[in-house]
Amino acid sequence: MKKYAIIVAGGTGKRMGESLPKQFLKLGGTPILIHTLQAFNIADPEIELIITLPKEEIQFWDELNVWHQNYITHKVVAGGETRFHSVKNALEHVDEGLVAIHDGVRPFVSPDIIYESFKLASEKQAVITAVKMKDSVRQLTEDGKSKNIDRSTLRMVQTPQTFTVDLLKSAYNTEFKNHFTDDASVVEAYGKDVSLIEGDYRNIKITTPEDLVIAEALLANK
Ligand SMILES: Nc1ccn([C@@H]2O[C@H](COP(=O)(O)OP(=O)(O)OP(=O)(O)O)[C@@H](O)[C@H]2O)c(=O)n1
Ligand SMILES: C[C@](O)(CO)[C@H](O)COP(=O)(O)O
Repeated sequence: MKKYAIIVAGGTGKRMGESLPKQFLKLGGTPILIHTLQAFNIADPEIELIITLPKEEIQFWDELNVWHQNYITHKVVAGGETRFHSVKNALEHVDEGLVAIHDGVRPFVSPDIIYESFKLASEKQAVITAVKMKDSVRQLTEDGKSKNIDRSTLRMVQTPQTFTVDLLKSAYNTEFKNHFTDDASVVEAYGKDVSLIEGDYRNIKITTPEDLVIAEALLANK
């Protein structure tokens, strides 16, 4: 069965607060996005890789690949206004089989998770990666107070999120809604349940400046 990975890197990284989009910031001297591309290539070189990028950064990405001698074959697609729109654009370049969607800023995804995600998606159609909460959590209430939530009923969602191509294309054939923060939410709105596999606390999404410090430490201990 054909396998694709859409690596979404079409954002500008506002919460990181750098002028350079965070996917291009260096970890151990190499851009984050190249680490992520390598993770998929090492897990399974047969996976067809598609990267979404801000349109105005495509030439810079080409230059980065030359500079860092990155020869991993991949297709580049212009991203959209939100992550949802970027995935939607990339899905036009996918025809059949299975497709994993992965954040370009999650460079520490393991080969085991990638393998498991595709394997279970071939049986269950919709599989996402998630980890248990480590902290206590509270919900803000309308009276201005807050209440404790049983954390054993909650999961923190990661990527990859892997689906049959037919299902994901059908689910994305809709208008954007604000609660579409990941692919599972789009598939669920289409009426299909998602299955969960165990994620990895190392599979962090690099979002704010302190995540870069953690990422350097994770890289040093890889
Ligand atoms: N229009 C967009 C927005 C986001 N993404 C990608 O989706 C992933 C997860 O999004 P997030 O961490 O929120 O990235 P940004 O949108 O870049 O960050 P911010 O919200 O801080 O601006 C990132 O790899 C990001 O590049 C994308 O492909 N297209
Ligand atoms: C898809 C995701 O990585 C799941 O945690 C996340 O929802 C996308 O990023 P954002 O921080 O919600 O924009």
